[in-house]
Amino acid sequence: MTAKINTLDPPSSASSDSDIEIQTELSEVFPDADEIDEEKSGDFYQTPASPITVPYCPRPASTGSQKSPRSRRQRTTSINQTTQNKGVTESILRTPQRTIYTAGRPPWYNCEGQKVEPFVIGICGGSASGKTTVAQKIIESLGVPWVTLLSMDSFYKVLNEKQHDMAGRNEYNFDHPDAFDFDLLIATLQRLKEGRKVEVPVYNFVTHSREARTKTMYGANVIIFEGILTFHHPKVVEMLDMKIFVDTDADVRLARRLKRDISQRGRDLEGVLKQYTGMVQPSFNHYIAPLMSHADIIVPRGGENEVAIQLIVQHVQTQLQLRGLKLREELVAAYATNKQPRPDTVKLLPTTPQIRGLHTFIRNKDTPRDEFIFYSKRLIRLVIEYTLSLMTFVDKTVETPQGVLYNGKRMATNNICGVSILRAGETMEQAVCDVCKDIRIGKILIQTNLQTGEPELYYLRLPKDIKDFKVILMDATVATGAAAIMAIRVLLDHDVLESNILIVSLLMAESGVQSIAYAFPKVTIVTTAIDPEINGRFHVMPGIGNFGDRYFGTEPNC
Ligand SMILES: Nc1ncnc2c1ncn2[C@@H]1O[C@H](COP(=O)(O)OP(=O)(O)O)[C@@H](O)[C@H]1O
Ligand SMILES: Nc1ccn([C@@H]2O[C@H](COP(=O)(O)O)[C@@H](O)[C@H]2O)c(=O)n1
Repeated sequence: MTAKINTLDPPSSASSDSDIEIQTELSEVFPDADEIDEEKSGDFYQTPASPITVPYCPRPASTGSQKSPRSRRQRTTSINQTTQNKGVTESILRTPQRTIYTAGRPPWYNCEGQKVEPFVIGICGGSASGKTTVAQKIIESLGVPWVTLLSMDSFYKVLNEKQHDMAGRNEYNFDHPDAFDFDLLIATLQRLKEGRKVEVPVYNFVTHSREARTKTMYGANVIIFEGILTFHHPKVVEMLDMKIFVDTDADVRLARRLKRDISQRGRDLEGVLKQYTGMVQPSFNHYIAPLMSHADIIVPRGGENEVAIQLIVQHVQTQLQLRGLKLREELVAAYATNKQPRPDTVKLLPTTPQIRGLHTFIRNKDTPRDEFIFYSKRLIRLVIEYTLSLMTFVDKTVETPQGVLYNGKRMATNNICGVSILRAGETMEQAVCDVCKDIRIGKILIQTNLQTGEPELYYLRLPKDIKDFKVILMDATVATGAAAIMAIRVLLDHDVLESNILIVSLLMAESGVQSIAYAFPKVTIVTTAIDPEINGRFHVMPGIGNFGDRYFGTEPNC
């Protein structure tokens, strides 16, 4: 079961070299999106605790033809993974080229924007003892929305010619610690633990080499790291919250290995036996078996051991519950108890009669949709221009057609990109494209889980090398700041500098402003108005209503 990372066409208004990341319910957002390229995909596991339906809200008619997500779903060829978990059915819809998820990623940080570390499970044991099988069973039973499985196999060193020849003769010792690139392994695990994106090498057992492509993986609520020498390096052991050793009889391991290596790893009987007796078994005795002493839990018989797996799952679930978050409520409560002066990072457009006039149109519940769109667009244009005015400018002298010099200014950097928080933030994209020539646009879809009330990340596509950019992050309105904080967290996890992020909105609630500013003091917050309150349903008061619904002409709670 894999989740896919893939490439889509960029929006027509933006330049083309964007890349793609997490894909969930793509068809809900981009009914006409390209198919996902499996080759460019990364693997992670996702086992939502409950099925979550993303409400579909159509785009305005002017955005071109739309296929309904239903019809898109009907065109999927199979539902090829169903995880029964306490009566909950997970559906991952998969075509030959795409995987679509029906659940999003819950927050992985606290209300201060700081990341909550994932629970890291290490699984160690002899070759073919059933480590991967145990990992998969844990994932299936866990029922948490975001689990990453990392294998030590990905970190086999690249062989030189002589070593490669030895491997071909089954004489290279792949079971010795020296066979692994521990530096890369530790750095990768550390980044994952920090919730950051990593590129993991893809290992080919047939050719004994790393493939050219890598797998993109993400931080998660739970990370499972499995391999024959998982507990060998003290730095790795330190990173593990739970250590499992899979203890399967040597004859069973040999039998499984023979079958697997011949059918899947391009080996013959003689070669497997030579490698096994010469290196695999001696290394097991010398290096792997002693690692059992590090284990918190020893699982005899591997994946067959349902009792052990359920005990592990219960423990992990308890640990995750202890770290459980009620982010939106916490944000509101933190604001209520700790109101602070508005920080300098907040850039409010001067409240001119013109701005108030535009607000009067869009706040009026009786304004018809076409006028709402018209006046919103004007306000959007103003806030985007104002945002650009906050960039650094340097002197630039040009010669006019009259042959006279003009001492002007130009923006210090062209490295600016836009990222919209879907759905409402998408309404601001055009203005950014109109004022920044060839700007690249990314998209982040965050939806509120109606059961938990928490924001969840469903989809994101970010421009390549976003870490080198100033990012104009767009959302039409900000209430509690929960979605904005999640989007900022995503950008930070992609190594964007906090000081390079500008969150831009038409309207914000004071509490949202403070929550963002408190969590991320270096982020610039730009808006045309700040309203004093949010109501019990987290709506800005007096507010605009649901901006997306009014702009796109969709019913409330569609
Ligand atoms: N309980 C089991 N019964 C039969 N075959 C199994 C069992 N557990 C694992 N296998 C098979 O043995 C091989 C190795 O299992 P795997 O879980 O990949 O082990 P490891 O990750 O420790 O190398 C695989 O081909 C797998 O399908
Ligand atoms: N080129 C390689 C690399 C590794 N091996 C063997 O794989 C085993 C580890 O993988 P498991 O899935 O069994 O944990 C290890 O015992 C190596 O001998 C290989 O044969 N060729």
